Amino acid sequence: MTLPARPLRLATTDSGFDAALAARLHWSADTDAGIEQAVADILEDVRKRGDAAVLEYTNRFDMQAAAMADLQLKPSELKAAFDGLPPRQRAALESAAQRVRSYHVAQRKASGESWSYRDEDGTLLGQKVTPLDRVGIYVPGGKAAYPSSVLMNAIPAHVAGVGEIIMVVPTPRGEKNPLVLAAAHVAGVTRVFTIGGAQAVAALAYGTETVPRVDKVTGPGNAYVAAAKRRVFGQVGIDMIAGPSEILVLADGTTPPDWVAMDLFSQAEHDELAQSILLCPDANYIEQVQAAIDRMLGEMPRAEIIAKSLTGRGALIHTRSMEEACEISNRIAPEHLEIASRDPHRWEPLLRHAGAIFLGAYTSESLGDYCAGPNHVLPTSTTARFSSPLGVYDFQKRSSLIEVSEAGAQVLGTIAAELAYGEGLQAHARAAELRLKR
Ligand SMILES: NC(=O)c1ccc[n+]([C@@H]2O[C@H](COP(=O)([O-])OP(=O)(O)OC[C@H]3O[C@@H](n4cnc5c(N)ncnc54)[C@H](O)[C@@H]3O)[C@@H](O)[C@H]2O)c1
Ligand SMILES: N[C@H](CO)Cc1c[nH]c[nH+]1
Ligand SMILES: [Zn+2]
Repeated sequence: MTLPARPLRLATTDSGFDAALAARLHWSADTDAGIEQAVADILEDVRKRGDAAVLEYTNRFDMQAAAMADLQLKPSELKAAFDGLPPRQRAALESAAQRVRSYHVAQRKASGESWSYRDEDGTLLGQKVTPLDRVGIYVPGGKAAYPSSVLMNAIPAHVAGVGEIIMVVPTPRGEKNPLVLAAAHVAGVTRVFTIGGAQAVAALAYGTETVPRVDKVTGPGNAYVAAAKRRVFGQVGIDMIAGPSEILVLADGTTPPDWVAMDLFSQAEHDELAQSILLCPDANYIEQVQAAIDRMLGEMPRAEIIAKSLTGRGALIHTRSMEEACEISNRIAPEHLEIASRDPHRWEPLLRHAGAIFLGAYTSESLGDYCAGPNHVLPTSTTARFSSPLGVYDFQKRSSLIEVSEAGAQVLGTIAAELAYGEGLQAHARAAELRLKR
């Protein structure tokens, strides 16, 4: 018997609206001291004992393996998985990969190239963009398999020109998902290890006898993975700490209610802690969406998860206007924001904070999860206020370039020496002055 799905009903005219909304949004991964301690212990153990510790934790949490060699996949195995896919699945995977690649190539052209200019005296100033040497991509695999996450992590790394892409993915009970292996083949992953959780993040961050140490770890995962990434940051780079999935639908009442209800389901089905919110100025439309939820829930194989997510964390919010709905959406800064409106471009300029914005009734968020092109690894838990989707730029770094001409040294030397004396740093001042013409 599936529980009913009853998202919290709020109206912005309610006296306690702000507090009720804040309470519904509250989510924090670092409140679980048990997970924090377990992860700290696992990291320390892998750092000290390397392969032996990784093997032990893999046997405890995921699958039986006798040696680390059993936890590495050969390139021929990845290719065989690709060749063995049913033709329609293979075609879908290739089309999705192609679209994700094109998008990220455009992204590199727009913001990922080196640049420089010269002052009138010939001094050159610029920025050199270089790819990371070696990255680790975490592909979640505990409760579900995510071939799309292989593409979303590996393709931007590949487009950035990363030398080696090391993928980790847990395979519970040793069951390998052929689509995940095939995606690694299509996306150009260098090596794959079937390990997961905090032990996989530790192996990538510290290196073991078998797993090479990487420069950065990217990709989503559960609370153990998130806690491990937070702790290894500094030793290696990380992309972000991604929390449970979120969708916010801003509806003016012109999109069929079934479409909106299913879009709310689409993120709720990821996780009991996922968050689905509807903002709408039309009370009657909100009733129609609730009716669609009640009608369609029973058809969903993951109805239990959806019901828990919608009842525990979801909300249907009646606003005074679409303008007010946009203002509240900015406060929430959701991972995914759908503008379910006949006139999406009227509202888009009012929206400042969101991981990804989906415009118009036909732009289902789920298309973005798989194949529209943009990345599906996005900031969650209001962090879209200050962070961006995973992209080519996460796999690159920048070095400043400075070449001062003889004429430039006369101008800059005088300025630098003056400021250096002001700071009491004589060697700095003298280094600048030695290059001045007497
Ligand atoms: N933001 C995104 O782009 C995106 C994409 C896909 C999935 N996700 C999210 O990623 C998450 C994936 O979680 P998952 O659990 O399915 O897979 P996962 O791979 O993140 O975690 C599985 C690992 O957790 C570890 N683990 C489990 N129980 C443990 C315990 N008691 N002690 C220590 N370690 C333990 C195990 O080592 C196991 O390998 C979900 O929340 C999903 O919604 C996000
Ligand atoms: N919606 C997830 C990110 O929040 C990504 C995903 C993968 N597969 C399906 N969905
Ligand atoms: Zn999704």
